[in-house]
Amino acid sequence: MNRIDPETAPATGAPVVVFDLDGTLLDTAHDLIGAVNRVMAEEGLPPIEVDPHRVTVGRGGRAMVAAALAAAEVPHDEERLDRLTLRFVELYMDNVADRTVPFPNVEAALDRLAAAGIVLAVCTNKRVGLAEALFAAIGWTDRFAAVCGGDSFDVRKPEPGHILLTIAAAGGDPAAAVMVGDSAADIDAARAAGIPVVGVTFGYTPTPVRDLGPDAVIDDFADLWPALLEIAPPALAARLGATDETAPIGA
Ligand SMILES: O=C(O)COP(=O)(O)O
Ligand SMILES: [Mg+2]
Repeated sequence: MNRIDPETAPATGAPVVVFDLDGTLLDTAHDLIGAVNRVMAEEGLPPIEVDPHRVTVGRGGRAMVAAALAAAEVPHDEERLDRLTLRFVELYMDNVADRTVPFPNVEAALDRLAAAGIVLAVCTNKRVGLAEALFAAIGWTDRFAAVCGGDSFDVRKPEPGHILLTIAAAGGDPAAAVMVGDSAADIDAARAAGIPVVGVTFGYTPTPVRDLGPDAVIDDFADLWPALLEIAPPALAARLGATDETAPIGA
């Protein structure tokens, strides 16, 4: 599934939509915070609630473990945080898809874009092994031309190279690309890469996504198609416009 070497990726230069994972495609918060809470239980510490910690999810496992320790008013050094983050990853891997579901209308939107001949890719700061295990568990293994994680390259969001290398790995054309994401890392990376970006309002960000400066905002994946038509570079817009441009994407 994962073609992360831009040297060997097919240079098709295809129109491509790149998706963030946590908080954009999949509602992963319950399983992530569940794993944090299993770490807390092992340490004899109290659990955290999904709310208000849901907003921390976009900052990764280490930040979530740190937030849980802070909530328990436990002082922690880097060594303890490293150890507990590793344990978190092990426990998350064991229950990676217990309560994780796609956000509404995601699968219909992906199907419709794929049917229009648009290359789909995932650029996540999640470890790529976790992303692949999660996709296998929910039957998404063949959905994407490339799935690139926070450890796939030497760069990760908000560095623009993470998105650009993901596009290369998928055989996409960065001049015919749009990013879709939920947090500052996604929007900052896309802007730095010169790629238009759609922000979703249902993800994991302490700052409302509208305030992060995306080119378009959607509340539901049913609205992705018209948002893409508005902001996509010409080669991608042409591919979208060549198919039915009036129906909502989830229809
Ligand atoms: O795991 C993280 O750090 C966040 O993951 P995301 O980039 O898919 O939102
Ligand atoms: Mg995210």
